Amino acid sequence: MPEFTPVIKKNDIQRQTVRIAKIISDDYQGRELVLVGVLKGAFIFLADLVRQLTLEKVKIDFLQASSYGADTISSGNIVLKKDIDVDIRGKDVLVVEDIVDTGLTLAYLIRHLKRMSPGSIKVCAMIDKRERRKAAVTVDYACSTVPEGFLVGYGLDYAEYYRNLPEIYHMKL
Ligand SMILES: O=P(O)(O)OC[C@H]1O[C@H](OP(=O)(O)OP(=O)(O)O)[C@H](O)[C@@H]1O
Ligand code: HPA
Ligand SMILES: [Mg+2]
Repeated sequence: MPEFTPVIKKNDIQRQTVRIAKIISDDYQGRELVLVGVLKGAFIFLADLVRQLTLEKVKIDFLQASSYGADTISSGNIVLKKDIDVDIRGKDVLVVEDIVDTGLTLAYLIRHLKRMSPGSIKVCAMIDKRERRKAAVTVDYACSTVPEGFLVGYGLDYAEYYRNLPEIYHMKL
């Protein structure tokens, strides 16, 4: 059985989400923002984040990218399984991730979205984990920085399990 050690508790997730939502709301006040959630992992974080934003005009769309499968190490092969439908040409876009780890997924997605000529593109992540970073990516809004370890819960999976855990745990196989 894997071992689970709590890393970010429910209260801290909530506090950090409220904090980052305030900053985003200030930065985009009076503007229209398109949130692009990265499925599957970001579904819980995006749902919590979007309800804390105090912006009048927000659109939400999703794309799906996958590279981990049933492993704790990135395959390095990013597969785009679903693209966005909303037209982002000239729009302010905020990519919402559960975690940025090697950065390979984000680098791929930024390249992909830039081809659609957005007005601006920034990134918000629940967790910025730099230990295994391979691609130079900027996380403009990070709720938490975690130094190391494979994490599960609050949308993060191992082999599709544990996304439903309400807190974030370090998992040791
Ligand atoms: O920075 P990276 O090393 O690229 O890792 C980050 C990405 O990996 C996870 O997705 P995954 O491929 O596991 O798909 P999932 O969201 O469906 O679990 C996570 O949700 C991020 O999108
Ligand atoms: O630490 C992690 N946990 C779950 N999924 C992930 N995808 C990249 N890093 C992680
Ligand atoms: Mg995964």
